[in-house]
Amino acid sequence: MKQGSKTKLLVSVRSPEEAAVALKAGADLIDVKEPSKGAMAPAEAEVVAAVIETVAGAVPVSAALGEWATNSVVEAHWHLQLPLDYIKWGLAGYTHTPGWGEDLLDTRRQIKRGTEVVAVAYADHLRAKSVPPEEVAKFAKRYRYKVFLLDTYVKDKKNLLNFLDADQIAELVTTLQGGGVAVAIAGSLKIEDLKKLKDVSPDWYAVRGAVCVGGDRTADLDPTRIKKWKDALK
Ligand SMILES: O=C[C@H](O)COP(=O)(O)O
Repeated sequence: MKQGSKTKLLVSVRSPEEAAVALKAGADLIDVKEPSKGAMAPAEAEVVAAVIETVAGAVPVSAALGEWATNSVVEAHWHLQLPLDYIKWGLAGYTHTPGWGEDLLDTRRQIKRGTEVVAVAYADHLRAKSVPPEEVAKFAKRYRYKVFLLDTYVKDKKNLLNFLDADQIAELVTTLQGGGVAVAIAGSLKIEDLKKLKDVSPDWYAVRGAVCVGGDRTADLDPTRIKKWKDALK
């Protein structure tokens, strides 16, 4: 399937004001996090609640809950009370050892119906000291996760394409979608990267830096940039 035939746009926001901007500019999914604190850094639960109120069901809402740890469900207690469509923990520091994944499944069992846990893989898994993307993908398929997110852990000058090439990403996406898992692709992608990814057809591109003023993920959202992404995905 060619890029754009069904690919939607996820925009990460840090406040209800940004959520309103992203929605107006055409975002298909609003993701809440605190971009200045890392790839998967949570925003305060009050902020997430205010974003949900602003979005008011117009599109689905997801929230980043940090890097997974054994006490993650307790730590996220207030976030988990909220009517979120998707939640996600990164796997930085979670290594690929025999039996890995059991505790992730145990975490998933504790999440209320209606909120889906996203399987998150970092393309720069060596820098994140986490499980390689192809292993997270197998896990997501085997245990019927609804959504898989491919992102980068370290937000520096490198992006997704420094760690995986377009063919590898396409194969990952096709395999997952073939197994009934929807895929979001992120990792400091710029709009120009879509040319290299022309044969990749994820369910969402997930962006922050590329839709902020000056391409800086800690700056304000720029609605013109969001609209350009929407046009590019048409
Ligand atoms: O969920 C996706 C991330 O927020 C993407 O952020 P980024 O485009 O700055 O890498």
